[in-house]
Amino acid sequence: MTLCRRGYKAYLYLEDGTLLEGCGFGARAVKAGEVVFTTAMNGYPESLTDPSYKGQILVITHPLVGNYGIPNKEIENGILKNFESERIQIEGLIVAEETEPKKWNSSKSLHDWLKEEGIPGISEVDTRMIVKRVRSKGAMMGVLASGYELDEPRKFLEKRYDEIDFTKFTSPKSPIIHPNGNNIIVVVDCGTKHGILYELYKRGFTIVRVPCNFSAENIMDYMPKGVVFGNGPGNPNLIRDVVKTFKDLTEYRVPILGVCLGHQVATLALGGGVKKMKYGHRAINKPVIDTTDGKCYITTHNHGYGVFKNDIPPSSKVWFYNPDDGIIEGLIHEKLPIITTQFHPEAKPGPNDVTWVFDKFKKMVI
Ligand SMILES: NC(=O)CC[C@H](N)C(=O)O
Repeated sequence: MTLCRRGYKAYLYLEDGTLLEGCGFGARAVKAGEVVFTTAMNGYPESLTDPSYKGQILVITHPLVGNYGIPNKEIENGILKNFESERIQIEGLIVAEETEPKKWNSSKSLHDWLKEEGIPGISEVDTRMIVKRVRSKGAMMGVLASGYELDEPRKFLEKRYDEIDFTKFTSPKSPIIHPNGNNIIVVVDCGTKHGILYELYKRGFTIVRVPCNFSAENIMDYMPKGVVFGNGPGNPNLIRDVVKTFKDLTEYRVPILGVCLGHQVATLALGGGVKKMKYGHRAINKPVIDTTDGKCYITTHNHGYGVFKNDIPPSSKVWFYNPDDGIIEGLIHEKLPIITTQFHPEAKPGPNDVTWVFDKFKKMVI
């Protein structure tokens, strides 16, 4: 291999025994996680800070990553406008080539950002080969060692991704309020992206973010006009208390919007099922069909679990589905004011074609 530009090597081990050597960047560190890939061509500052990636090592399939650097933090009413949370959430980053920024408003390079936040990166590896392996064998655990040799990688793989409740790392410990008028929306925050908060804030709501394990009674104490169950990391089947909260809230008939993990929690609470997909949907150009008018939208996805055709909860209609694999991408309850999307209507990154989902929710609420 040629000399590494940052002066150190990196190694990637996959649980099927694959061992790759590449160049290190970011922090010198060893991290384990589930290896997943996104085909998004841009939006790495948003993706890397998306709390739904907690516990995962991310492969970006776009060949050059870092060209436009990392922006300065912009904050409005406590909501981040160009990052999805306060820190990098991925465990490690895999790219074909990391580059120095060439943009007027970049504050730092991808390399410096990862280094500051203790996250290892590997470059100069064949990302296409890694993705083909994950696509054919299914999601795999992996170990990324940057600046270190990897002698006994298997000792880092004791716990499987699917068995860990990552929401305890991404959910706030106590409520956080973003004041903005009299109409309150409670967001059950298992690691909600700031893009979702911003879409609610823009529509004139005061947002109360509550810890993931808040009870329905405590949520209703805020007298919310509506409740949002946002995105979050890990296996939805492990967070039974959040599912119970959703179920209890249906007794109050309060309008509910579920997004991504929120869609999965709704499915479980309403009597349906959620299973692990072979390698998930992570992209900013996934098609979904709206069953109410037959329109196809191009949407942002980041999920490894999914609602399959046989697991649709009773009393719920399919609102959206993915025409590629039939995964259920949204539900509308037949009697209660509940709507859900598996995709991200706030995009971040991605196309803004479906932000109208928040307008629909606003109409249900006020
Ligand atoms: N973005 C999300 O909310 C992801 C939900 C869940 N952790 C999954 O991987 O399917």
